[in-house]
Amino acid sequence: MDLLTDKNIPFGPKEASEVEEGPQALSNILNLFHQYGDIYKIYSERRNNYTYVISDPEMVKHVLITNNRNYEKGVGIDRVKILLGNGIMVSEGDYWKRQRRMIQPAFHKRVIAKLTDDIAQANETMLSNWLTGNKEINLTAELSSVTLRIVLQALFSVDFQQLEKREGVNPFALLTEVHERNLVFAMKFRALAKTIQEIINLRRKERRVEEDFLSMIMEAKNDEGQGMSDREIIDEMMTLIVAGHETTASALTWAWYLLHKHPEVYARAKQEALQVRNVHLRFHHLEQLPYIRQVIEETMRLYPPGWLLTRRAMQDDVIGGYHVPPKTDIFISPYVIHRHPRYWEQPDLFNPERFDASYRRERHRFEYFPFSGGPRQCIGDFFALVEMQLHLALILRTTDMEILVDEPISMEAQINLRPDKPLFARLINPRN
Ligand code: HEM
Repeated sequence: MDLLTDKNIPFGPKEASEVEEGPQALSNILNLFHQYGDIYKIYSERRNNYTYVISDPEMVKHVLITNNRNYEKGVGIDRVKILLGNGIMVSEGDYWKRQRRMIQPAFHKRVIAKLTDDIAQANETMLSNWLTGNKEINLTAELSSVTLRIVLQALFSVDFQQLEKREGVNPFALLTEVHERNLVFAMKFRALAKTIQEIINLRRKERRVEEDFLSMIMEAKNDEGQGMSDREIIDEMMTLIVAGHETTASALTWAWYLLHKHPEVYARAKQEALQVRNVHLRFHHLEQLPYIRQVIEETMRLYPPGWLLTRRAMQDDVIGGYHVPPKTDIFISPYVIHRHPRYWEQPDLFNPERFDASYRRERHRFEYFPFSGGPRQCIGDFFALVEMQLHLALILRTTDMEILVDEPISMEAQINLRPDKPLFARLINPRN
């Protein structure tokens, strides 16, 4: 029986289709959008239920903000849970709210501003390795590794450095070395919980408080004056490690690819970076790099790492005049909306000017939302923007990079949207 037949329900294909997984996921979602428009319904055999795919900013606002209490995280979240336990990416309700409130202060602008030196240093170390030879650089791997180091430094500061010194390797490196995100990976990753527990134990024993995220979270108290349990702290740390580096690495990989494809943009971004050539880059210099910021924003318009947001209705609802029965899955694709022809002129064209203050028209909040929106908006958005802007400025002002790509590059739309093969690069002016 079709539970939806007596109500106003969206159109959609008669045959079942899977749009959240597999190599065809993104093209399926796009094709169906072109066929059915801003809202359509699909039936999933695997899940034995209906999904509404919405691509209208007002409908998105309804789900993510106006009636967000009716929507929990949806398809795919079980797999993320295996990896991240009950961290804020996956938790719900009052528990999520309590955890988010305790973690939020760690992401205050003041705290992020202080990370500038660490971010610059991680990039400079990477650069000096690149500069010591005319080697081919696996850019995808390098970006993954540098963003991982940055987040680990932000979380564990001195303990991360000591751990690496002691073990001779970065114990979290499997995150960048293993590409698949399957159960085997999840098991290995969860084993790192022990490492985090050891750091927590050591800090407690030494009564040591550092200026980093771990200490902020260990010290945080909820409204009743209670702190987090060790298990909770570990889950939140795991969450920040994963959420904090894969997305940023994907966005930067796409940025380099687009800069390579658009030499005029590359030249302008480089010129801007050269204006801060002789200074020790600090937080306040970012204001002087507006074009680089636009490059990043436009990159995430075309290639939003979080290309698919999933929610599940808990109670009946109405979206855009259509009835939403409980348990309906809702898919929202920033990728589709970021290229929606109603909102974007020449939507497939890479044009950072779109984000220039003088060019910018009034936008609906959900025409552009690479970091999602509403209460579940990315907690690390500002961190990521600062990190990416610094990275591009530091590299562009120091060297010229030639990207060696085997065209065509396609998109691999898994949890993250990333290029389907590694990007390689070579410096044009290495030191020797
Ligand atoms: C370019 C970089 C990034 C992008 C594109 C991105 C994107 C997103 C998106 C789209 C969501 C919402 C998912 C949803 O609504 O279902 C999200 C949530 C989240 N992000 Fe990010 N993110 C980035 C960087 C970061 C960084 C650097 C951190 C932390 C260091 C971080 C931590 C988180 C966390 C913890 C959540 C869950 C928040 C909650 O549900 O309360 N992200 N991110």
